[in-house]
Amino acid sequence: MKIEVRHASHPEAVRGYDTQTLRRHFLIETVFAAGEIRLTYSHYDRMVVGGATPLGEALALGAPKEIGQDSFLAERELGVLNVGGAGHVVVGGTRHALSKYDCLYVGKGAGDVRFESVDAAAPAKFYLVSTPAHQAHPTVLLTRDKARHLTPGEAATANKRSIYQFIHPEVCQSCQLTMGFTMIEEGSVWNTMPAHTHDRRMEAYLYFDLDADQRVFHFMGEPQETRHMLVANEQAIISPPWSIHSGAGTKNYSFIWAMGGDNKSFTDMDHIAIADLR
Ligand SMILES: O=C(O)C(=O)C[C@H](O)C(=O)CO
Ligand SMILES: [Zn+2]
Repeated sequence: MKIEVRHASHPEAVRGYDTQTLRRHFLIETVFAAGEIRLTYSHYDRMVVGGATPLGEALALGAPKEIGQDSFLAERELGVLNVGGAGHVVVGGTRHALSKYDCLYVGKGAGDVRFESVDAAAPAKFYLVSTPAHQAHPTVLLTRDKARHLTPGEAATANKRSIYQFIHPEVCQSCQLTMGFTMIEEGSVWNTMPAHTHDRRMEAYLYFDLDADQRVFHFMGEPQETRHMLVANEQAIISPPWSIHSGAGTKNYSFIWAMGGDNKSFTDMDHIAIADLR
């Protein structure tokens, strides 16, 4: 298991970052490595983002020094969303079957976590997001049909999409973690435009279901100092609380969003009029 620490950047410093520096701080190029667990520990809200890609053998979620505890879930909660083949997540000895697009909420203190693929030739790809937690909530399997489903956007503005909310106060209890995914319809390319910030919560995105030769232009930065990063399939971005987070694909795609911070209110956003972006 590998873990990489990313420190927080001040918005004034980010104004001067070149392309490589932006990518080094905010892009996670390899989330899923065959037969491995890879984690990134962000100092924004101490969110841990990563991927578990089990092949023939189960992968155990360890507790590296960065976590500061004897077990990963001692003072943390975890969201797992499968973007690959069928698999199982074993939590404290209980097996949960996750197909593609299914989500598992794992509460603080739930025990050891292990990841397994049903077929090593079509491995599960478990996307992981974890935030600090100080209360134990039950572990819940959330299949796609259990999600709260919204359909915002219009074809005329190329942002017709489905939002599936899994770890959300109306669906499942959590301490601070919220998580779900958004699927852009064919012919649409934009997510989260008009853009917003929420200085109360940081956010991470995993872009997926994007053709290998296509890219998403991910927009970030202060609303009047925007920057972009070119993002490929199954790459993730860390969005600081003060930053917009919006993307336009060269084709349609999906992405998993996850947030941690002072509230779990999905609609608590400070919108920026398109004409005010710079
Ligand atoms: O398509 C969207 O719009 C989103 O999915 C919005 C993100 O989830 C978000 O930024 C929530 O704060
Ligand atoms: Zn947001």
